[in-house]
Amino acid sequence: MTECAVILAGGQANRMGGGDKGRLMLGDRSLIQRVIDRITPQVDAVVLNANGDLNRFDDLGLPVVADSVPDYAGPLAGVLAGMDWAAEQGHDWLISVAADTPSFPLDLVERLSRYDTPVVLAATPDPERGRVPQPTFGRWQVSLRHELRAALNDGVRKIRQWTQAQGETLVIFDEGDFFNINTPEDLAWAEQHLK
Ligand SMILES: Nc1nc2c(ncn2[C@@H]2O[C@H](COP(=O)(O)OP(=O)(O)OP(=O)(O)O)[C@@H](O)[C@H]2O)c(=O)[nH]1
Repeated sequence: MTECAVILAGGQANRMGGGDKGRLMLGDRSLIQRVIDRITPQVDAVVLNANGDLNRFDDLGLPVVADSVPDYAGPLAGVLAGMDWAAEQGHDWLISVAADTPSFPLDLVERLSRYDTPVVLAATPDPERGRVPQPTFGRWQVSLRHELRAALNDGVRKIRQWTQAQGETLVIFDEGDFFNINTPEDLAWAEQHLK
């Protein structure tokens, strides 16, 4: 059983003022380089998902795939692009991670892989809201790609609208494990607090 990972970098970064959020520097490395460094030891292969001119990522040395669903359909479209690549390469499972989340757990894949439901998503505890899903971090059975394509073609955009219908499992990590960078203020906070 082989497992690969897709790094989701296909968004528009509106709250950051546009551009490639993953290229922002945090300490000595860009956000996306941090994500690559964290996920690579955990899986057999890594693919990057982005939109626009894909050549701009040549320096990262990874295969790059674009969304096949037009008009920025959201992270689910990136998961589908990752699943299609995984299927071509003969992988059975896909791990998804977000390019704007530089310090996710080093045992992410091992913990998500303890469950055998077709979709397993990360979540974090919250004193007020209980479990908060982190739906860009998940483990997806690649054979679900046909159903996911149909759902996206039907206009489904919210990750959990689809994953709940697939019988998802939520795996609870620690508060703060998936701190993500959306705004210049988030980046400033990370510069102060993340090692
Ligand atoms: N493939 C793909 N990924 C997306 C899309 N929109 C967001 N993402 C990814 O999903 C993750 C979470 O994205 P958000 O922070 O919600 O969106 P964003 O575009 O990065 O930023 P905002 O425009 O400020 O919301 C990031 O890894 C994004 O790159 C999309 O349309 N396609």
